Amino acid sequence: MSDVRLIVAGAGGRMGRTLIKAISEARGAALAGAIDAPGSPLIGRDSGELAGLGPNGIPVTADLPPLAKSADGVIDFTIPAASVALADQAAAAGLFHVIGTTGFSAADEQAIAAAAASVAIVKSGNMSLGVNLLAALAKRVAATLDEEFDIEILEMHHNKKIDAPSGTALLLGEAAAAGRGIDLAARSDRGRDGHTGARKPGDIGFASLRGGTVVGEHWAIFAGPAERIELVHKAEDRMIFARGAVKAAVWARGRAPGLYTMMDVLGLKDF
Ligand SMILES: NC(=O)C1=CN([C@@H]2O[C@H](COP(=O)(O)OP(=O)(O)OC[C@H]3O[C@@H](n4cnc5c(N)ncnc54)[C@H](OP(=O)(O)O)[C@@H]3O)[C@@H](O)[C@H]2O)C=CC1
Ligand SMILES: O=C(O)C1=N[C@H](C(=O)O)C[C@H](O)C1
Repeated sequence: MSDVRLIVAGAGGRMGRTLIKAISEARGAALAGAIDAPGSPLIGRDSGELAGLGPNGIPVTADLPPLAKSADGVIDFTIPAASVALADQAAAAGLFHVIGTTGFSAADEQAIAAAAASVAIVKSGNMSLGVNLLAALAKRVAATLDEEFDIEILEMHHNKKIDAPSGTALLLGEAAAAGRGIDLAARSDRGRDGHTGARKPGDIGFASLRGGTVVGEHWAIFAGPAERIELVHKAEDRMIFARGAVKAAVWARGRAPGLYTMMDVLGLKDF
């Protein structure tokens, strides 16, 4: 089969540069375009050079539509407003869309779900195998333990991260809520500060730490009477997310329209 042809959105960012490298190393995938924010000083730069690979002849541009004819899909690690706009443009052009961006509002989520009516979209707050396996485990543990065990999700990231809680923390919270059979939106406790009162039984708590160059660390903690279970994932290199995203792109080619997650890609849905 021919290589799946990919446009990287957010090409100048931490993940974008890692993705260009991951695509260059992947079998079955090829870079078809690189885009970044309109007005970025990186527009016109060679994307291979930005990724530290040497020139690849693919310049960073600002618009998706002119690249669409020579591509099969888009891998997008940008910001929520850009991902929502790209979802519309990718759907109009018939391109599948792999979305790694985090920090979406409810309205953004609806707009992306609407775009998934006409193309395949794979969206996940974390594209790594390890975190998705951790989420499957968190769901099982939550299903096994009752409300005597308080569930807390803790995350730590680098000091440039702009959203909290992280997409992964929310993904783990959703998994635990699904295991316990509760609605996360109604039962999450975020941003404790001041005289909070005692913890409400059954809530799922979130806490975020920021500092240094931490790639991404997550804990799902089940704290019960006189014992505690902690499920932990520590990312050491952004390449784990990039390789997962490329795997999602290969999986998405030719897939029916719909909104999918990495659990679908990795076959962990019924774990
Ligand atoms: N799902 C997962 O596995 C992972 C998800 N992430 C998420 O991915 C996102 C990006 O992270 P990271 O790479 O660290 O962030 P960066 O800030 O390093 O990169 C984001 C890039 O997107 C660019 N951008 C902004 N607006 C547009 C636009 N309209 N069109 C195209 N590009 C645009 C930015 O350009 P400029 O700087 O010029 O504004 C920047 O180059 C975050 O939401 C993060 O949480 C990160 C790692 C793993
Ligand atoms: O912004 C990041 O860096 C990361 N974002 C994702 C998230 O919000 O969970 C995934 C990873 O932890 C790194």
